[in-house]
Amino acid sequence: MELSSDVAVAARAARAAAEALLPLRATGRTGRELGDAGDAAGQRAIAGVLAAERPDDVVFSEEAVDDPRRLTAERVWIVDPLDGTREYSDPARDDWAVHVALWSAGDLVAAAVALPALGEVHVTDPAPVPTARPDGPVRIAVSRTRPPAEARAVASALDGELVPLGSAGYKTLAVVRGEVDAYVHSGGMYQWDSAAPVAIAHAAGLVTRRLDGSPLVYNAADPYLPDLVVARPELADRVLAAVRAGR
Ligand SMILES: Nc1ncnc2c1ncn2[C@@H]1O[C@H](COP(=O)(O)O)[C@@H](OP(=O)(O)O)[C@H]1O
Ligand SMILES: [Mg+2]
Repeated sequence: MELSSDVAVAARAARAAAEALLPLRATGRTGRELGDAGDAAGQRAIAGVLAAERPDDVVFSEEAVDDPRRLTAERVWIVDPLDGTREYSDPARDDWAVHVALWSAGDLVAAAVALPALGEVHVTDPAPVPTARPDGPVRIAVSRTRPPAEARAVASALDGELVPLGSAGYKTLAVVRGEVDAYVHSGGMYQWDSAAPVAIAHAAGLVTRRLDGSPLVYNAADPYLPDLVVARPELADRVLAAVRAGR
């Protein structure tokens, strides 16, 4: 029997969660009840695939207790089974995602992000190819509920516009997919919110950084990783300079 690659495992786990999440939305549940059911179903689906296919690896998930073995492990899966729970809970919205990333020896080495409402699964290999930027103002994705002051500074410096969207994964993939040109977040977030989408954006040739320009570090002891920038490479210097100037 041929062994599957890590990226194929990531994609299967993300797809399993998507397949659990989509029908749940048609069961009549709404709001908080639907969000909670989605978090649990996504977690079950991903944990099942990883336990079957990578039983020796540690899993670090938003929806599971933090396992201290991850700090000495060689391989750690960083998972958010449902990113954008708020948007998932509104059946009219498409901006939610499933994140599965593999960290190994200091780096993110494979990842998949499902955008189930769009029927898409993106992976690090083969990496997506970003489309050309259309004419018009620079579009900067921000949280619908917590748009940061730094993003307003970037929009004003680049004569751009803010595009409110849910889910860190959806917003990061929106840069990859050409729906927006950059994503700016600050004020709070956790490693699982950005790991898989950042791995894909990086593989696609986009710039991914902390707001101070330093690298995003994963599997650090503290799950908190509160800010990030994802930008098309030709815009990244101007975006980071505008963040600095606005602080
Ligand atoms: N200030 C903050 N503190 C903690 N988590 C935050 C946050 N701002 C955003 N997030 C998390 O980041 C994800 C994307 O948020 P947003 O849609 O507002 O951009 C959401 O993940 P979950 O849906 O997995 O909880 C949300 O909870
Ligand atoms: Mg999340």
